[in-house]
Amino acid sequence: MVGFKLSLPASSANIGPGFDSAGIALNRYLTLQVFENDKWEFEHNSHLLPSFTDYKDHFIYQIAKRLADRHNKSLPACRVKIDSEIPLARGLGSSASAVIAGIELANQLCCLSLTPEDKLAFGTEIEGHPDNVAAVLFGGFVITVKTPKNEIDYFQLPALNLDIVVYIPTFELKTEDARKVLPKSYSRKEAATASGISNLVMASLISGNFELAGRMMEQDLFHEPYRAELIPNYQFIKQAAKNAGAYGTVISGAGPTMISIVPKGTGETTANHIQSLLPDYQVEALMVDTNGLQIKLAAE
Ligand SMILES: Nc1ncnc2c1ncn2[C@@H]1O[C@H](COP(=O)(O)OP(=O)(O)OP(=O)(O)O)[C@@H](O)[C@H]1O
Ligand SMILES: N[C@@H](CCO)C(=O)O
Repeated sequence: MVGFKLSLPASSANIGPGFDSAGIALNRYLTLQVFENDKWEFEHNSHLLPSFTDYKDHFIYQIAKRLADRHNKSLPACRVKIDSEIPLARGLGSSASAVIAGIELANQLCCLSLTPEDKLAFGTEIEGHPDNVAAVLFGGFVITVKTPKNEIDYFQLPALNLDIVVYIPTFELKTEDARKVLPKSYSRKEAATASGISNLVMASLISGNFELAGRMMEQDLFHEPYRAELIPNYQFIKQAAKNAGAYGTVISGAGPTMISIVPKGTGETTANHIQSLLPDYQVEALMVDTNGLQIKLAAE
């Protein structure tokens, strides 16, 4: 039977002060193989996926249904085989990949002809912020914002000559909980300094000044000072990564994973070294995914 396959990368949001705005796609994937069927069936082929009882409770189905309803279409029944390399609630964008999977499922099954911008807008509506969903859709390092006029703009940075290391702990931290510790507002002085730091991070990344980018990344004022206490080994990981030659280390998304940018070619060595210091963590050198959402034909 011929169907289609969706591949969606993991992502790391914020990169320090790019709070709710910057996201980078990473080479771990959520994949769905979708085939016509006489009833809805989901098959999970990874221990990283959440359990569910009825298809109507499945998060990805719910997103697809919501989008189909909005377009007054009915979703034809399918059998969906899902695999995942993205751990849940760790700050690696599992929910954004699932949201975009649901959106693309409805797009394909109901022939909605959505543009990338349509998918970004609906994904942002569900997630509440566009950073992870933009990275999942477009790949690479994407800066995006929903303006006061309710328009969503985005810019994809040129390829970065960097390696990435992630430090994934065994426990989960829900984004919802990690947002509760943040202030409701910032003073003008704080906001001006925080956005100045963010501007410097983005400009220095684009121009390849990674020492400056790393130094500024670590001085975020929007979320890191409030979330640090939720993340065991926060200072230890930063210092160990710095000692190993990392440019900068920050919380990945809402945490609890942390992420370093390191000189090209040093990712594996840094990861192996810090893995030996933190045996309970999964420390991995990852690559930037430059493709984003991929849709291909699938057969079984
Ligand atoms: N593949 C999936 N299938 C179904 N539900 C999922 C899937 N991936 C994520 N979810 C849902 O999203 C929740 C995790 O979302 P949450 O925003 O807390 O963390 P995250 O997206 O992994 O991290 P962050 O947003 O900080 O990068 C899971 O507990 C689950 O309810
Ligand atoms: N920008 C979001 C990413 C997690 O979804 C946050 O930091 O809360």
